[in-house]
Amino acid sequence: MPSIRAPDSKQTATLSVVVKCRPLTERERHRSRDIVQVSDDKEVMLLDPDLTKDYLERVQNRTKERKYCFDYAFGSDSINGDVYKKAVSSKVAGVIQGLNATVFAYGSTGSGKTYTMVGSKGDPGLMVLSLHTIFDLIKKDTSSDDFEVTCSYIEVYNEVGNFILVVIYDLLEKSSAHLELREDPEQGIVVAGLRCIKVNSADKILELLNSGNSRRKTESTEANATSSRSHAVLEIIVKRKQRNKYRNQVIRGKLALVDLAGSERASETNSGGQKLRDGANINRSLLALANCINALGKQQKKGLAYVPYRNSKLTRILKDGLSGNSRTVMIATVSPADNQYHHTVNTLKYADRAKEIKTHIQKNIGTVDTHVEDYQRMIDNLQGLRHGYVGIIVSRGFVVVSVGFGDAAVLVGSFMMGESRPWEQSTTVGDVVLVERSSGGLASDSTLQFSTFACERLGFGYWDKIEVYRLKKELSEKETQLTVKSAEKTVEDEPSWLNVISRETSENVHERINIQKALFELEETNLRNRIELQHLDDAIAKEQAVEKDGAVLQVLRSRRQIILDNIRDNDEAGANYRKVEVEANEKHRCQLQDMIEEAISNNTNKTYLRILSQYRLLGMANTELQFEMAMRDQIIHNQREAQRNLWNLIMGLGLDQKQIMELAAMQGITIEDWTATPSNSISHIKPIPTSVGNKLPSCPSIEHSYSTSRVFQHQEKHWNSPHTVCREEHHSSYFLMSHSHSPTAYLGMRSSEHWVSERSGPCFYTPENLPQDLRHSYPEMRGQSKVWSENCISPSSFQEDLDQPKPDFGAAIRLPDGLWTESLGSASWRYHLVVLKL
Ligand SMILES: Nc1ncnc2c1ncn2[C@@H]1O[C@H](COP(=O)(O)OP(=O)(O)OP(=O)(O)O)[C@@H](O)[C@H]1O
Repeated sequence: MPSIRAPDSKQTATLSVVVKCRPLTERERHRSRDIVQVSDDKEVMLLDPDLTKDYLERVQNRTKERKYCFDYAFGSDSINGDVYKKAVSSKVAGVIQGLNATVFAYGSTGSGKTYTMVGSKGDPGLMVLSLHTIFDLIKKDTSSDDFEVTCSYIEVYNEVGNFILVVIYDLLEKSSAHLELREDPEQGIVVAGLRCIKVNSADKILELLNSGNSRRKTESTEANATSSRSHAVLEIIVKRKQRNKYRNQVIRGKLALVDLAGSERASETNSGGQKLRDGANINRSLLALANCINALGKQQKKGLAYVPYRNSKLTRILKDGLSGNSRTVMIATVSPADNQYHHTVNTLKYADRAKEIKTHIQKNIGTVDTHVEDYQRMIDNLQGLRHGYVGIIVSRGFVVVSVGFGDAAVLVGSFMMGESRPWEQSTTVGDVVLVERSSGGLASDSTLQFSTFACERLGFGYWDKIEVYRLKKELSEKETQLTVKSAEKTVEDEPSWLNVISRETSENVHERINIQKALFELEETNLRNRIELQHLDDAIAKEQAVEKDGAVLQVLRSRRQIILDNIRDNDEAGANYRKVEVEANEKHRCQLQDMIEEAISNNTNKTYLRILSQYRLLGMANTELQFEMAMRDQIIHNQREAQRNLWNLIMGLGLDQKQIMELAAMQGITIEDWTATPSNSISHIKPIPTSVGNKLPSCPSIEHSYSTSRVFQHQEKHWNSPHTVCREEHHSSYFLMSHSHSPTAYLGMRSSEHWVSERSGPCFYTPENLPQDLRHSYPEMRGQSKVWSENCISPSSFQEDLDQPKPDFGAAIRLPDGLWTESLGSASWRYHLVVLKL
């Protein structure tokens, strides 16, 4: 039975900071002095490397000696197993309970990061030990739960071409393409196109890990013979499917293990050429990380300082681990050698600041609801389509969403409700996947298996995205043609030049989007700061009226100053983005454009370059769309937070259900279905739109209002049936299910306030048997009928279902302005079909 899940309360955790000092290497032993002393498993004493300092300098505190205290500190005689047991194992154990954990190693080149994370045969590293724990715990688990473990391994590397590109590679692919980062309001930052491999044993992952490590870019530098030139992130996802009385719950825990590249100064590594540039660029990512750590440390003390995650891909990937939903351990690795003093003190300073960082932990519980949420999101994403239609089929818990436009048909996504999506490994929610129509398409049985499909990523489903996709395809086709032609013409450089240009163009567009989002976030942060400032001013004015210079007033004033400082810092950061980042991006864009135009005027691959140019323009249009989406996601996020807080507040009052219902009724608020749900389920509270008035309706009504101008309303006709409403509130639309016992089908068209027409009774339409009045109203539908019947499901198979007993399930989809919906029920909820005309 679908039900609504209670928002799990978030717990705040502090980032756990561990320092690990490696032993002196054989080479160092002859020429360096050990200056790191660890005591009490917590304290680190860093001695002054300069032995020549006299007594006076030392007593006058001019010594460079430093002392720090951390959660744990391990000296040069410790092994990785010690670190794991004390500082990491408990966090890893939480992963199979649905909690996220991140472990990252931070330190200078040659300080022992890779040794700590990967280790050696005799001293296995944290990656290896964590994997063994996960599989051991799964083995020992006595519940009837099913587990699924998947892993991915990426590398973030700075590639230097005409411009510096930070690229992401899949280390589990033999020859990985560049992967892009995407943002999802539910999942956070995701790497699009990343392969997640299902694994059944730690050994299998270790095998993958080894092959991935062999693909990592390493170089020999003065500081380290096998210095990692890239950052590596191993992600293990454990899904636990719980079977209980009420529903299938899917708990999802994620473990991210990060081996960062070393920070070094070029002079010290004796690097030159590519290595030197690598070093400088690795440092840029690490600098961005250090800036985030600084800002996060500051934030805990001060309030809303902006955290510049967007300044690098690395920090965007690590965002969850740094402040989001994760129990995080930072392992700061240091060398004991005296000539490494500066690096060691820098690492220890950052580690010290990181102690202030707080994360907010929450179990990742997914249910049927979560998947409906995914489903809704897809629809939402598709609302930007200006032409065509969306078809959605639900069959015994299997949901398929498809889009038709022009003469193409696209499967947007598909998933089992309460189960993992079948092609989850190749897609993320909201992706548009292209399905080949050839052999079979959708089978008409209840499992709706696709016999063949080919996936192509398209982005988030906006029409412009589809256009970009089409152009991208054209581009790649052109590239293939050019490769052949160039071989004939022996113009060897051209295809690779074109490749580089198109890659850099795409990167430039993404960078622009990223900068705009950063600016938006900065404004959002300052908006909240200004609200607090307003409250503080009010409080100060009130307090001043009572007492002129009391302690409370002083506290308020000093808080006010902090907020003012934050506003100023954030404004400065915004100005810097506009001045430096936007300008650099624009300059880069102009350079690329000039290169393209020059090539066009030289008559080099005119068509290809025109397409590229057009792609760039569309990319800019996409920037706007993505920006709008980011804003919308932010609003959704804020609304959810507000709702969670309100609910917690209500529950904290200790009132019983009846009292809460009465209070809500007095305020004109309907609380949906509070019964028949497991203990951790809640109902949703929705204010009744003003047009309805403050009177509590006498029947279960479903209304929704939101902050934008769009307000949609749908009234369920079957008041008397026992409803369980499954609703995912969403900014612009939502999905609901009801367990009505009578056959239902809804058909509505939105007027200014309500759905004006509604039908009930057994009805099922395909474009072929669409009633005359509907055809008349929606002539465009007929135009799509061919695509419709070929790509969704054959009318005859639906008809078979219609001959069966009438449905016990009804559904409706709430849609934004101008869309219409028709939902169809049939036997035992075998199919539920919704057509959205866009
Ligand atoms: N605990 C340890 N015990 C023995 N040897 C160690 C230990 N830690 C590091 N080493 C050795 O120190 C050297 C440098 O270590 P490692 O490659 O792990 O450094 P790193 O911080 O990953 O460097 P980079 O950033 O350049 O990749 C290696 O030869 C490694 O075997």
